[in-house]
Amino acid sequence: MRFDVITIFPELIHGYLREGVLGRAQARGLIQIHAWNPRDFSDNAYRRVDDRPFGGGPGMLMMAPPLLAAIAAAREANPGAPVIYLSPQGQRLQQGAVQGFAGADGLILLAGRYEGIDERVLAAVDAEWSIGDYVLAGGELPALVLIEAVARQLPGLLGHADSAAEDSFADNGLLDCPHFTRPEVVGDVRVPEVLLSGDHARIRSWRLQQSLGRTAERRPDLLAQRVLSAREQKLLDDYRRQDGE
Ligand SMILES: CN(C)c1cccc(CNc2ccc(C(N)=O)cn2)c1
Repeated sequence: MRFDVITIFPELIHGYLREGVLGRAQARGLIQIHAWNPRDFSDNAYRRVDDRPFGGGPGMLMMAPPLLAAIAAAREANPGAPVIYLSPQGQRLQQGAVQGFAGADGLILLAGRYEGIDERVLAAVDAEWSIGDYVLAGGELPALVLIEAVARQLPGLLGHADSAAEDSFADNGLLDCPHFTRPEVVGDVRVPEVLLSGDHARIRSWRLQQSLGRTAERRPDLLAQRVLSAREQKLLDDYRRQDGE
């Protein structure tokens, strides 16, 4: 899957995606990352990409011509890819949309800086998305969040998760269960005995019960969106009874 990012700070994008599982995914050709710098498309000697807002107001805006030229170049290199503008005014990014994006051949992400961009650029944008209700100095971190969330969904990227897909509750609307690794005792806290039992059916039930209980306690809104099977309801009732004791 090819990701093109339009940004005046290409190194912010390449630097982050060079590390870890995403760096390896690039090396394996599972994802391709290309950054386009609007400064390279600026028609003046100072490679200017920002200017003062008409009508006054604080700060600077990104000018339309360099952005439109960069978007056109990205579209040519990544044909068919939707152009997504990351902004606080966008629709809220959730896992459902992430999974939708994972089905695309590519994505073109527009990372704004300053106080935003000239409105006329939006004629060349397919969708506007926000990673949350807060304002950052630029759209590069939101673009990286989107790339990482989508890339994790690509088959073969997280080798282990493919096999354990049915266990990864994070992708099916529940919060994750607690996790433990060596040493078996930390301070005076031991690993729950069930996890040392080797009884994989019992371990799977315990993990599902923990996810259900945690989701009920911390994110009842998530639980409300999910129909529970009779088995899941019983696990949750037992969890609540244990807590009640
Ligand atoms: C109106 N304004 C300040 C602005 C407008 C557009 C882009 C930017 C760049 N900063 C961003 C981008 C996205 C997000 C997000 N929540 O996804 C947060 N900050 C700022």
